[in-house]
Amino acid sequence: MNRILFRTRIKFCGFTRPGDVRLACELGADAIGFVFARSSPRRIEPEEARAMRQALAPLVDAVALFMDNPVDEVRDVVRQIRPSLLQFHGDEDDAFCRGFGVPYLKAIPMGGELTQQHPAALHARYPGAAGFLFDSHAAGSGGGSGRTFDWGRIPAGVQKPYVLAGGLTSDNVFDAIIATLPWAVDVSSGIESGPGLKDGDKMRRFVEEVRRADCHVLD
Ligand SMILES: O=C(O)c1ccccc1NCC(=O)[C@H](O)[C@H](O)COP(=O)(O)O
Repeated sequence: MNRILFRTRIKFCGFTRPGDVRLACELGADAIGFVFARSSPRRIEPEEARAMRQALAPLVDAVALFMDNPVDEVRDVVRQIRPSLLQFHGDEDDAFCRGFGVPYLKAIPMGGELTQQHPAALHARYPGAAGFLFDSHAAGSGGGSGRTFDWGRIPAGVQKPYVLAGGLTSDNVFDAIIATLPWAVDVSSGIESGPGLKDGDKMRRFVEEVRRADCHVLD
């Protein structure tokens, strides 16, 4: 979805401490991600997520992340956390993703071999998706690796909002936004001092660089 830049939304992902959630909201995050993928070092239990959900400021979205979790687990998180958006990183199909009555983002793996995605095929496979998240992991692997992918591989002509993820930091997010004009950017490792431990200075610098890109006049 090409557009003129106006305000790139910011999702900070993989929180494990309520204090970090509060700070992220104050610094200007639009959405906070909680990881329930079983393979993740940032995985939290629904009970922990509830405490962090309560730390969210008004008008900041809670996003719940999954990767091939059983249906009952997703249902339990939806019931306990009331996220405004779900994000699926695994092999889930459209029927599964929209079966919880909450809008969803489908993560599209852009690493590994089978990465050339045609927009028409994406829309046909996930007609119910609110948008797509292009991430650097390969199919079958988890995100949150801190690795980038070749942004030139994002398919042209995607008709839904898309989120750029994978290896973003305050050093590269300006260029990433100018190159891809995403609806939003998503970052985990690039704002951390260790897995799940967010760093206030890194979050602040990241937000500043996104705003700088939004003020940049496109050629
Ligand atoms: O963050 C994880 O540990 C994770 C594990 C399994 C599936 C998805 C996961 N994270 C997804 C995200 O949205 C990350 O923010 C995204 O992959 C970017 O991560 P990073 O490259 O560390 O900025």
